[in-house]
Amino acid sequence: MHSKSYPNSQSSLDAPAILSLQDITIQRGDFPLCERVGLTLSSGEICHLVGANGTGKTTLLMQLAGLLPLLEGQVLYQGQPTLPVAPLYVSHQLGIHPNLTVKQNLTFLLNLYGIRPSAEQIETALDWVDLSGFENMGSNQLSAGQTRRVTLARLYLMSIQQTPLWLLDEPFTALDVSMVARLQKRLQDFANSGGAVLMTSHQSVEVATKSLNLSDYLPHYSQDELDGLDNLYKEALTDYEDSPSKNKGVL
Ligand SMILES: Nc1ncnc2c1ncn2[C@@H]1O[C@H](COP(=O)(O)OP(=O)(O)OP(=O)(O)O)[C@@H](O)[C@H]1O
Repeated sequence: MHSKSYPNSQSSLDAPAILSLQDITIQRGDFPLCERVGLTLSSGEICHLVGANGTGKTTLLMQLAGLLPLLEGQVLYQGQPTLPVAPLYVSHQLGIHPNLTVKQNLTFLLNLYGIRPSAEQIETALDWVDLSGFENMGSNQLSAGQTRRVTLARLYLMSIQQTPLWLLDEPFTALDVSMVARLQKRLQDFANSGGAVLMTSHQSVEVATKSLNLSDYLPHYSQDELDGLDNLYKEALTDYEDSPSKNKGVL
């Protein structure tokens, strides 16, 4: 995957990048997961975010969506600290409420981005994900792939007028081959219309124009820091061995 070439990259030299990351730290709690991460994502580009499980791909997307703090480094959206409109963030946890119908969930997801869809638009978007006739079905009756299709149906109705940046976490998970192909075509159309996409996937992304591998940005600890961690572990182990019942569950 990492040796893949990206011949379709079409960054514009004039406009500022839609997303620019400079030396940012990806972090959950106190511990940095990745350090000094950099990326430039211009209009027309689709970036495939890769890295081993737990390296921080979801964390980075959540930081960029404003759901987790970004403590170090600089992020610019179209050259500014914030986008005038929020990026579209599609979580791998989907955000589908089981007690709402398919239509109510899709309407809610679109409302978040200022779209008030007509009945016809809902019908067309659901048709795009092969869920025609599911409008009034309870979302708790959907399969995993159908649930993901509901959350992705909004992509059919969203354009760069709503937001130029899509942040997609594992959008292909649970989808069949034909839906993955349809979705890739939609991402390409969005990029061709001037948008930019940053997305994770453990599958290949044929329409990607570049990739960012977070495994290249793992933190490097000095020998002193490693010795410090080692000493902490030894102290905890000694403590446990001295009084195992008191410290049950610590190690
Ligand atoms: N809700 C959470 N609270 C605290 N730590 C978390 C939480 N979710 C994940 N982590 C930790 O943050 C680290 C990064 O997780 P993240 O989900 O960003 O990784 P990822 O690269 O997206 O992994 P995967 O490929 O498995 O989806 C992991 O080591 C994990 O233990």
